[in-house]
Amino acid sequence: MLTATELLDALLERAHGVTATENVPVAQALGRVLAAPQTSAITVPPADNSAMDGYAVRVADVPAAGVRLPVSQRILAGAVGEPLAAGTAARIFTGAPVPPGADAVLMQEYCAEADDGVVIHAQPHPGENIRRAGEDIERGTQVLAAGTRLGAAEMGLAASVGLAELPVFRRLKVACFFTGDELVTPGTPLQPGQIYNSNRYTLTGLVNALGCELIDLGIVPDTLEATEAALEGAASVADVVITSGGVSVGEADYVKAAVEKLGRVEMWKVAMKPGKPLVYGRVGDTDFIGLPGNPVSAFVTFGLFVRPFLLKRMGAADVLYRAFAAQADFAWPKPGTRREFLRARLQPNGRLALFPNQSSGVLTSCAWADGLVDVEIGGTVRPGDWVRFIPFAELLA
Ligand SMILES: Nc1nc2c(c(=O)[nH]1)N[C@H]1C(S)=C(S)[C@@H](COP(=O)(O)OP(=O)(O)OC[C@H]3O[C@@H](n4cnc5c(N)ncnc54)[C@H](O)[C@@H]3O)O[C@H]1N2
Ligand code: MOO
Ligand SMILES: [Mg+2]
Repeated sequence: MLTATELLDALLERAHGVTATENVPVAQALGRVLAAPQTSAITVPPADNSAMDGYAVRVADVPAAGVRLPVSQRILAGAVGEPLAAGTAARIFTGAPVPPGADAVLMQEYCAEADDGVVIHAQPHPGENIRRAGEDIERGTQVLAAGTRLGAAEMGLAASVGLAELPVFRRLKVACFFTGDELVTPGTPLQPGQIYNSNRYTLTGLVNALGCELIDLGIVPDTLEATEAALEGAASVADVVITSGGVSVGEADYVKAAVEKLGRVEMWKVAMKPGKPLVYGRVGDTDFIGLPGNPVSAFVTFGLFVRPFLLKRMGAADVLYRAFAAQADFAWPKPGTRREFLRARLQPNGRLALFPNQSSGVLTSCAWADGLVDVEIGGTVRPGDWVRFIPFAELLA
């Protein structure tokens, strides 16, 4: 059996990023991966500007509080002022360019209007309330690296330097199907022996959240023929095929056999709980990842392995999740023979509580939890211990 670390390393070694690119308008770039570095052709902000509504002055003209200065001009955002005449103040507003000659802006709260002028009730410091040209971005600097996943902040940043379009990698095509004779789609009442196909919703939700192009092939019955046919169809249209169920040792577990018939299985089984029977293989040029059917196992292994794998295939540079140290408010006394990923929630006291039922079948634990506590093989936890905590925010998008 592979360790979880060995499996992740082996998956990332096999994940080759897509190379085809396209240009998209910045407003449509959410979730895409940038294909080339972006450099700013401008300085941001383009000019020294006021951080406050108030009065621009020359510091030398206000040697002490209480000085009265005539107001020589009024500058709104969007306008350009004249050089500031010595011995005068300029009325100025937030975002308006600071006029040449002025070296401080006083908030209007520290000033009082007085016939044709202003009385300054505080002594200004050089540079006060002036946002310098280029303090955010200097012309010619790189603002976004190739491989960046474009979120709201990155889209705003691209727009702030005037970019209208961005080169991005083509979307990765991910086909999913869900094996199990017992599965039915919500909307149909359950017959004896049946359960709802919840993995479809967790896994397609996760694939969509990563910005992949989803091909949802639905439920596949537990026969070798049906599994093979579904796999062949999926592999012919997708870059990556992801399935749930049928990867363990049961008599109705046909997924590995189907992969062996159409391609090859390269890895099977990882020493972790949940998620032991995960399988990786290839069918032609298509990657195949078979996740265990247990709903928690499918959810957790997607976050820990499939997400980094897909991100790397999407061309993303930063694909690994981060773990943080957090203090346990629980005991986990029994050493395990597999590395365990426990569903836990951060409490108002800053410590982690465990969901009481850690069964691989209890999906409620995932909805309740904020993340996973990573307990090494043979490890135990006492209340107050510092543990490795992987927030779901690091795993699920
Ligand atoms: N003798 C052994 N039995 C099992 C072992 C083992 O090592 N030896 N491993 C166990 C572990 S660990 C896991 S995890 C499961 C994985 O099983 P499979 O991947 O083969 O999945 P299935 O048998 O098809 O289903 C398992 C479980 O999950 C339910 N399921 C399946 N698909 C869905 C779905 N789309 N939505 C909701 N629930 C689903 C299914 O009904 C089963 O209850 O094997 C253990 N067995
Ligand atoms: O590896 Mo399984 O997910 O423990 O039930
Ligand atoms: Mg099974």
